[in-house]
Formats: sequence, structure tokens, C-alpha cells
Amino acid sequence: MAMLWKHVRASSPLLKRHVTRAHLLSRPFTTTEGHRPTIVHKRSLDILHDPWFNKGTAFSMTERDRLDLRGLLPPNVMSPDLQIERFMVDLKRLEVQARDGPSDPNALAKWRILNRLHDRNETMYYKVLIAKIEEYAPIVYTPTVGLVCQNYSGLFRRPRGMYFSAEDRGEMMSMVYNWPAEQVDMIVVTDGSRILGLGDLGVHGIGIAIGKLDLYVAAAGINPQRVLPVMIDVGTNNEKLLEDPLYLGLQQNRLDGDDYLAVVDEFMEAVFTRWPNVIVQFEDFQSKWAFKLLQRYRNTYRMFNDDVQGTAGVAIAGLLGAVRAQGRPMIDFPKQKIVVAGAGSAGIGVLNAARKTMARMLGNNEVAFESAKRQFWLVDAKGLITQGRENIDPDALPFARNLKEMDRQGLREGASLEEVVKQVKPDVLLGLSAVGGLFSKEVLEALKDSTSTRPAIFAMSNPTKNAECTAEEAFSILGDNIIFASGSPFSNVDLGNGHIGHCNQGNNMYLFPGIGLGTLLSGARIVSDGMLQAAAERLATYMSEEEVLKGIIFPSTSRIRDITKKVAAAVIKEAVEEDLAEGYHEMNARELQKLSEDEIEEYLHNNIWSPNYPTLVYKNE
Ligand SMILES: NC(=O)C1=CN([C@@H]2O[C@H](COP(=O)(O)OP(=O)(O)OC[C@H]3O[C@@H](n4cnc5c(N)ncnc54)[C@H](O)[C@@H]3O)[C@@H](O)[C@H]2O)C=CC1
Ligand SMILES: CC(=O)C(=O)O
Ligand SMILES: [Mg+2]
Repeated sequence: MAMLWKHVRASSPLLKRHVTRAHLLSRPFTTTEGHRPTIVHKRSLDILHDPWFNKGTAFSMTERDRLDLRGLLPPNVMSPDLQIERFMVDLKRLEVQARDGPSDPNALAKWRILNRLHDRNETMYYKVLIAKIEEYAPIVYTPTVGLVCQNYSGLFRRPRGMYFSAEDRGEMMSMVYNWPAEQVDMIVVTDGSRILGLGDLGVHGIGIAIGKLDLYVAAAGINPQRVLPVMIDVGTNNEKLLEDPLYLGLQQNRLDGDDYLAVVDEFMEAVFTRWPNVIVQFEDFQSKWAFKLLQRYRNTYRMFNDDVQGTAGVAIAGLLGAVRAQGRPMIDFPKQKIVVAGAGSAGIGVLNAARKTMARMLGNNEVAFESAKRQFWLVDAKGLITQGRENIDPDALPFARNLKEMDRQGLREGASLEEVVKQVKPDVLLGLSAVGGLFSKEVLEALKDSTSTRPAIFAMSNPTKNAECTAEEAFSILGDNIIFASGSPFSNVDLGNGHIGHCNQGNNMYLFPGIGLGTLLSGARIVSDGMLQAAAERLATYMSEEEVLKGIIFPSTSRIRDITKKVAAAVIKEAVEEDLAEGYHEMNARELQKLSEDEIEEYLHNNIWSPNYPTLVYKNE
């Protein structure tokens, strides 16, 4: 974020007056929209160079006069729509020879064009993104964001977000005031240690935090002036980066143990001191720290881990959708046999949530919880995990299979994925391994013997090249009577017999924006398990019976604003029911409790940011 913004403030003073409930519902709290003007303390070129306020050729003549802009822009005043049309001509030129979206060879060039727009005019950038989210989510988010992080030292132009490094110990509490915004609603923080399935990308991983926050703005309508991408740079263990003279981060090995914790603790204290109501989303931390940090902070701060908790919710929704797609009721979920490849933060997060969901359906008692774990077979880099595994990871231990039981199934410690699929004949094969092609021809062939009437394949690893299999591979080997979902988007597959294999995108993008928005507008003290469960259940019931039977278990990204609102409403309701909601701005806890479901929707509708240019008025500071 350009430092020249530092002394600029958008102020929209809240009028002190008696506030009625109807007024609370109807009045947007976000600053830059609606009819009230936005006060700015700069003029002339400074405005044009400020992406928060710049409108480019859309400045009206009166505004040009008022802000000393006359003569600094070409004379033709353009409507926002025409402005976008002109921008699109440039962007579309690249698509002439493009293949399908996800494997688009021009994806990086498109990202550059969009990023330049982001740098000069945020309102227009988000207008484009929201209008064409299906087309540009794969550019600003997975898969292209992975490529961006891998090439970040060359792509880096203007800084965006904040960097807290191991060198900043003792300074973070004051550094946090260098950020120009008085209010920050959402932080996405990473330490760059496991970016998508691409491993340790060090400081270049900030691209993932930027991409996730783009979705917060586009899907959840969080005001872009109140989001903050953060990189915690504790070094990197990536040998290439350690030796690369162009690397932008600290060239030292990652801090570990208490030294590492001290840096993250200091960061959390600093941001919550300046912005006590902020929500912090942890993103792409290596599994080793993902669980520990979640346990360390989740009962004290408003935070959640997207890879552990967001992914779990999306997977639960997808797994329940797969049951419905077999023409069975969701309550049959505890009968599903599920093989999971990948025992990292994402895989274990999914398993814990799936086990709890099954246990709830089976009576919600200790016996149900114990028996539910028998539905899962967990395979990692060393094969099937059993109680015979040496130095077993404590997070995987609850899912380690009993050796005698496995013997009866013809399996052993370390059995290969193919062997496991052959013996178990699972209903679901779910990959969160980060290994592209792991669901090989042999593994998919073995799945043909599944006892399910409609087996499901979730190749959830990102970006596209890390997907466990492609849609084409799954449908060509198993035919169209399957459910297919992937973390990064694939195009539907034409099976040549008049049948189309439907591709779902199974990505935490369907939940994290709604979890964040619901937490923000409820003012929940923490992000509880109940709130996460409510979010997942809302996503699970979003698709109609007819869609699910066609194999469509997740909405298309073009519906992301709608699903996000529904998820946020479910989160608010749950936060109120659990007595965690402390309210947001003028909507206090008591008022929140009185809202009906319709009123919650209205409250949400009125408090989400839309990309419209506000009228700007200059005032001396
Ligand atoms: N679709 C989505 O919404 C999400 C997808 N992911 C993806 O999940 C992947 C994994 O993420 P994490 O769990 O955090 O990573 P991680 O690195 O902690 O875990 C990877 C796991 O895969 C296992 N593995 C490696 N090779 C294997 C093999 N040949 N067979 C079976 N297992 C193998 C490892 O032993 C490890 O347990 C990443 O690609 C990430 O992009 C993560 C979060 C959300
Ligand atoms: C989607 C996501 O959060 C990941 O692949 O890590
Ligand atoms: Mg992630």
C-alpha cells in the first residue's frame, strides 16, 4: 500500500441522535457509499495517485473543479460502465489465444493488468471483480495467485499490506500505527510457510493474503479500506530463496519454538491493541504451527484458521452433498466410507469435523464419537496410518487404524493409497495431500469397485497442478456417475455421449468470507465451533435437490455474494444464540437479539460495501 496514503483519512462523522431499530436496519454503516459525501484532505495529483479515492476519468466536472483536478485528466467524463468497457478492451485482448480459464497461458499477464488497476483505482478494480467473479477469481485467487507468489520478486511494484519480521521484535506495537486506516475489520495473515500446495515461499506468500482479502471485498462486501494483508516474516527454509539475491524477505532459516511464538504473540497483541474488534484469519501456516496457534489464540482473540476450520466446513458441506447426490438423506452420512489422502492441517481439520458431524447424527455421545472414527482411512506420505506407526503425529493419532482390524481388511501399516482404495471400496476419496496426480490411473481404476452407487472424488489440493487428479481423468476413467470437486476450478467435461461431467469447486472460499462477515456484524467475541458448524450447515443446504442430483454440490462462484450473505446470517444467528454477540457499531447486543431472520438479512444487506464512487469533498485538515 503506497505510503503516500498515510495522511489521508476518509471521515464520515456519525450523527449523534436517537437511533431507532428501523433506523439501525436501514442505515449503512460503511463509510464510502450511500449519498453522504466522503471528506478528503488532499487534492489534485495526490487524489489521482490514491487508489482509495481515485475515480480516473469518472470524476465529474464539478468534482474536478472542487478538487483542483481540472486539466489533469482528459476532458471526456466517462461513466463508470464506460470506464470498465475501456479497461476490458485491454484485458480481453489477451484472451484471443487463451484456452480455458484455469490453464490460461495469459493468466499472469491478466493478473498484472488487474493489479495495476488495483493500484490506481480500488473502486473500479472491485467493480470489475464483482461483476466478473467467475472469470477473475481464478486470476486473483487460486490457481494464478500461486504463480504470482512464486514470481513475487519480479512482480512486486507497490507494497500492499504490512510486513512484521523477526527483526521487528519489540517494535510491533508502534509499527502497527504506520498503517493509514483508523479502522481495520479483517486481517489475513500468513507466515508463508505452506502457500497452497507450493511449500515454503517465505515473504512472497503475502500474495495469498492479498488474494483472500480480495474475496472478502468481492464476496462479503468488506470495505476495502478496512482490510489488511499481513506477512509475518520469520525467515524461510526454502534453500532457493535463501540463496536468491532477488528474494524480498529475511534470508535466514525460520525461527522455531519459543522464538517463533514470541513474534506471532507480539503481532497479535499489537493488532488487537490498535483495532480491538478486528478479525484475524490465519492462512497457509505449515501444519506444525497451524493447530498450535489456533489452540493458543482461539479463546482469547477473534481469529480462526481458514485451512483447518474453513476447509473442514466446506468439505463437510461437500460430503453431505455427495450423500444427497446418491439420492439418500444426509442422515446417512455416518455410513459413508471415506479415504483421506493427506494428514496435514487441512486433512486433519476435515477428519475432525467429519467425525464430529457423524457423531452428532448418531446420538451425540461418547459411543457415537468412538464408532464414527471407523469410517475413515487416513493415508499420508508413508501410506496408511495405523497404530503401528512410529512417531505418529499426535493430531493424526485419533485416526490411526487398529492393526488387527486392518489385518482383517487385508491392509497393513503403510499400505499404499491404491491398496487402501482396493480393499476399502470407499464412497469418498478425498485428497488434501498437495501431490499433483496422486489419484493415478490405478487408484481411479480401483475406485470403480466402490460400494457406493455414486462415488465421490474430492481433489482438493491447490493450485491446479497440485490437484490429486484432473476432472478429465476422473470422468474418463469412472464415467459420469460420480461426484467431482476440486480445490481450483476445472471446466466441465464433455463425455461425448451427450453427457456432461459437472465440476464443482470445493474451496474454502465458500465459507471464509461469510464466517468473517458474520463475526464482524455480530461482534462475536470469538469464533466458536458452533458458528463454524452453522456456516457449514448453511452451505450444505444451499443447493437444491434438483441441482444435487445433477452432481452440482457447490454453487458456482457467480453466486458467491449470495451464499456468503446466507452463511454470514447463519453465523450471526448462532453467535446470538450462544450469547457471544456483542454487537457492531450502533447495533448493540440487545438489538441484535431482537432481529428476525429477515431482519438479519436486511441488516447484512445494508452493511456490505458496494463498489460505487462516493462524492468527494475537500476539507483542510
Ligand atoms: N480446497 C481447499 O479449500 C483447500 C485446499 N488445501 C490444500 O490442501 C493441501 C494440503 O494442505 P496442508 O494440509 O496444510 O498441507 P501439509 O503439507 O501440512 O499436508 C500434506 C499432507 O499430505 C501428505 N502427503 C504427502 N505426500 C503424500 C502421498 N504421496 N500420499 C498421501 N499423502 C501424502 C503429507 O504426509 C501430509 O500429511 C494443499 O495443496 C492446499 O492447497 C488446503 C486448504 C483448503
Ligand atoms: C484454498 C486454500 O486455502 C489453500 O489451498 O490453502
Ligand atoms: Mg489456505
